[in-house]
Amino acid sequence: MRYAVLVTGPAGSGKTTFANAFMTHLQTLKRSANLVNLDPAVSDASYEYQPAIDIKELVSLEDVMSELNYGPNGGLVYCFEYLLQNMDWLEEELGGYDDDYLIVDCPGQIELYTHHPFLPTLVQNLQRLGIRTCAVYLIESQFMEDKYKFFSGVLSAMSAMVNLEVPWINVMSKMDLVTNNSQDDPSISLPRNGVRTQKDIARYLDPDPLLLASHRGHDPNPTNPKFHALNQALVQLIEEHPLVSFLPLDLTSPDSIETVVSHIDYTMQYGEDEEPKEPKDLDEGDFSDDI
Ligand SMILES: Nc1nc2c(ncn2[C@@H]2O[C@H](COP(=O)(O)OP(=O)(O)OP(=O)(O)O)[C@@H](O)[C@H]2O)c(=O)[nH]1
Repeated sequence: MRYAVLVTGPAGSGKTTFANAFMTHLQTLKRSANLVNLDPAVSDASYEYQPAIDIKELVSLEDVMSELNYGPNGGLVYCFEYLLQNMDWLEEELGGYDDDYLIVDCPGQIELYTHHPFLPTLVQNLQRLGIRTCAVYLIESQFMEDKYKFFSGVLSAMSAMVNLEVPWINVMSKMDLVTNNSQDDPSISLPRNGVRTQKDIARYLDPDPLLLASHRGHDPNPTNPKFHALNQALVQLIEEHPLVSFLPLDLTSPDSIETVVSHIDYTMQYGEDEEPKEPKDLDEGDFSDDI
């Protein structure tokens, strides 16, 4: 069985950094893993590990922009269309990696996850090749500093989940930036928006729609009743469809990485199809009937 983890999320959410840390963690456990780069714009210097498969060997954003005069977003869409037209290239590249965990670093353009058919088509192709696939969706802890930004992140995660239809894990990345200045709990706090205690953070990790149900007087645009009504509608949507919750990821803590990797393994049912290994150094005489 082969496994692919799509590392997805908005620009700058820490996908490449997480992919590197994930590789390191699996290698420490002596597990087999390979990095796949599907971001045609990423700089080679971003990776601590040489990608085993790299979309830039097929098509690079730099070439598309210079040769076809595309801008960065149009160029990225072109690169993905080109990839889908050349799935045989990816299939051939993937053929060389049996029994491996493939960590697939995806681009940060949010439209790729919410609007375009590219990732669903890619997933269908991976599944056709017998590769069990899941997605990890990162948003960064700074989103907790602004509840409106945070809920826009929740909605984009929800939209991407519905669009991709694969087993899914949402991760709140960069939890090391949740700084320590709390009166209530000296271990954890976010300074800028009143998120101070583990309990406050829990309301973001398991999104509490009541964070958004502000009183009219506290809305940034109190004169516009439509804004208030929109918030109420979002509260209702999230209450009725509680699809999104986040695992915290602090890359400075091995336990935190271990927890996220354990969830990925569980979601992928990693290793469940493995045949039990034959014991190597045992003679027949080591097993006796009278035990
Ligand atoms: N403090 C902290 N910074 C991080 C962490 N992860 C990533 N960063 C920083 O955040 C920035 C973006 O990280 P990337 O890993 O390149 O993010 P990305 O999602 O791959 O970015 P795009 O490919 O541009 O979408 C870099 O400056 C990283 O050093 C983290 O866990 N903690």
